[in-house]
Amino acid sequence: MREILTLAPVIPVLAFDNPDHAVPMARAMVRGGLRVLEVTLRTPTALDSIKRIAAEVPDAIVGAGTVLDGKQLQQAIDAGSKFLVSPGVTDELLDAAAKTKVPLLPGIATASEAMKLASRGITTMKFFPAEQIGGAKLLQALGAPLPHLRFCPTGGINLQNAPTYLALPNVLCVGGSWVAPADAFAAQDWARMEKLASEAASLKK
Ligand SMILES: O=C(O)C(=O)C[C@H](O)[C@H](O)COP(=O)(O)O
Repeated sequence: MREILTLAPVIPVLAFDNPDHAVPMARAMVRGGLRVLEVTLRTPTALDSIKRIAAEVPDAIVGAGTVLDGKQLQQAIDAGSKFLVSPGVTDELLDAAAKTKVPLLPGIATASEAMKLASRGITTMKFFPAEQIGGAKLLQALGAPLPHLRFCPTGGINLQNAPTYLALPNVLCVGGSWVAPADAFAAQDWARMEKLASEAASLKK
């Protein structure tokens, strides 16, 4: 998981209502410099969108977000996901993930949750929902007793507050939906999303 999270400073979190948008959107992100893409399973077309990106955009590394249980984990893998993201963690999810080589990025919000994952051998986690639970200050404080853990903060992050997270030694990259705003989707304005991606890609880790 760490290898994937060090490929770009930002992972776009994408929700597709129309699977026809998946390939042009993924191409816009890759042109902008963001190769690692998280497609959330929140919409019914998500698995189809992942399949299309995996088949048609070879430079993208597409993963599934909002993976909530073992069944979704398997469906996401079958669709071609190269990584899996969950907002939280359950034993069911960890057991299912232990049986596959596709890496899981489970979410945590507290020291106890992080320690539980570390006890299962997972040292790379999503920090969610980052801004709402205490932001970069909380993540920095968690880094003092847990310096061996690495995080991808997600939730409420944008171009303005991303640098504060990226400056922390325990942050590998950040995730966010700001590079894919709803109005740009509605207008199918891929050029605007490419520009948002390229601004995000130029953030320094
Ligand atoms: O869908 C998931 O698996 C999640 O965990 C939630 C997303 O990562 C956040 O909703 C993105 O946050 P925003 O950038 O604030 O929109």
